[in-house]
Amino acid sequence: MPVVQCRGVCVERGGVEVVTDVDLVVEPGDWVAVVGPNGAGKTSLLHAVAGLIPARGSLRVGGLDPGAASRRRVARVVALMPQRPEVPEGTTVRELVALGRTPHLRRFGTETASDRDAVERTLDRLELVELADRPAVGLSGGELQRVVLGRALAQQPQVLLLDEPTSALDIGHQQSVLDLVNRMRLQDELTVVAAMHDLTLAGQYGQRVVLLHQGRVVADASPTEVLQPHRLSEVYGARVEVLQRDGGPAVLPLRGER
Ligand SMILES: Nc1ncnc2c1ncn2[C@@H]1O[C@H](COP(=O)(O)OP(=O)(O)OP(=O)(O)O)[C@@H](O)[C@H]1O
Repeated sequence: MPVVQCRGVCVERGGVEVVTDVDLVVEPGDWVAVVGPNGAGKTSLLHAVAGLIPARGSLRVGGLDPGAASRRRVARVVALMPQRPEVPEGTTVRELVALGRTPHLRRFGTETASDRDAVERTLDRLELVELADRPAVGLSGGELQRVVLGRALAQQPQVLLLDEPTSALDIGHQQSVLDLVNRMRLQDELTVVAAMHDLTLAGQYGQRVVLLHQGRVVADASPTEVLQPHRLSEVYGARVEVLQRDGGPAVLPLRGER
């Protein structure tokens, strides 16, 4: 039974259709990388799947219609790591990660030992223990990105939606964060749908790559099938070479005129 099912999904933003007729089926424990040029509709699609913006067509996540079910029910199933996080003034790193527990809290918002455990474990897994008492507003871009991922992981969702999860991370943290998510996928059958600009990382971590162009899915297949130089040139207007490596294809940008 697929955990994410989109059939004919359309999304409008500012009166303009920016996602058109998207079909997307994701099985539990899969990692699907969503790629596409700026403005292709990746964020809009993820936000619709998370139930944060309205969509037409049929959408099911963990059996729920994210546009119709209560926020709390949806948030127990699906967590979104946003591209541009909002950080409440005065919130510490630990408090921000603990916000991920909100949909699980009992009535009257009381934290249990297992909520506190989940937060401490997440801080540890993301190497955030030393930053835990710092105000989140003062963090570097990459530190904040890890904290925001921590908030989504502390939510213990079935489906994790990542919107450019590594854009602010150095190469070491890119790998450690994506490896961590991948371990959680394998251990806990976490399902991952990640919008990614880095096509090499998309191809190495995604079992499937979905290419969006002008709001439509123009390819949905294995990384090797989707990440082909002619296709990337057509859709992105990019000159690239694609190297086949054990971990997946590596997409190498080529400089033009000298
Ligand atoms: N709130 C909004 N009001 C009006 N237009 C919007 C709004 N949000 C997004 N759009 C437009 O919708 C289109 C798709 O945007 P979206 O952010 O989904 O693309 P994206 O593929 O995630 O892009 P990027 O790679 O640049 O992050 C863009 O043309 C964008 O300008």
